[in-house]
Amino acid sequence: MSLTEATANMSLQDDNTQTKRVDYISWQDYFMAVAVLAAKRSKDPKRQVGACIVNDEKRIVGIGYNGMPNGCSDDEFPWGSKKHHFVCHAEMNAIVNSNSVVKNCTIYVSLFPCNECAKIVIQSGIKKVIYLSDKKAYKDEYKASRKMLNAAKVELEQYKTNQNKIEIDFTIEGDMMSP
Ligand SMILES: O=c1ccn([C@H]2C[C@H](O)[C@@H](COP(=O)(O)O)O2)c(=O)[nH]1
Repeated sequence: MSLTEATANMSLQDDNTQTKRVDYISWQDYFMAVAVLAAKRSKDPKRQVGACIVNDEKRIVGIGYNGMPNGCSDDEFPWGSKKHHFVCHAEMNAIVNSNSVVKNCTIYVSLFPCNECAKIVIQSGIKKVIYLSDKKAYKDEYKASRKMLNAAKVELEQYKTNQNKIEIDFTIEGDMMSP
């Protein structure tokens, strides 16, 4: 090895004083957090729902939240009991906004999908639903939804985590000091 090569190799050697971070978030926490963050874009005063579709390479291929259809102003269309005639659900938005194939993907949702969303999930070929809240499970449409998803062999998993909160801080630690 020439002196130049040896010097170049030395400059790439680690000093071994730094090891990798261990408090990074898991993939599941990350994807559910993206769904929950998307929900924060919703204008629905009563319920904000978010969805994040992930392929088997752990790439996000679609994100959505509940909102009025394109061209239907969310200042003009109703947000009371009549919203159900108009609003697009998070799952549907995530699927139709996706930038890649959703077949065989997993969808992370902040609320268990309703019957209408279950139909779209099944027909799109999504193979797994990871859901945060199941608070509407007692309602008929959610019973129907579960029945269809089970019949279509879409895997269902309730999201569990050991960290109930992920904080997003826009001030990056040490940003002002370190190079
Ligand atoms: O699977 C679902 C179910 C519901 N949503 C959205 C649609 C509406 O904006 C609200 C439902 O409001 P309620 O007043 O609780 O009926 O949630 C959804 O995006 N996906």
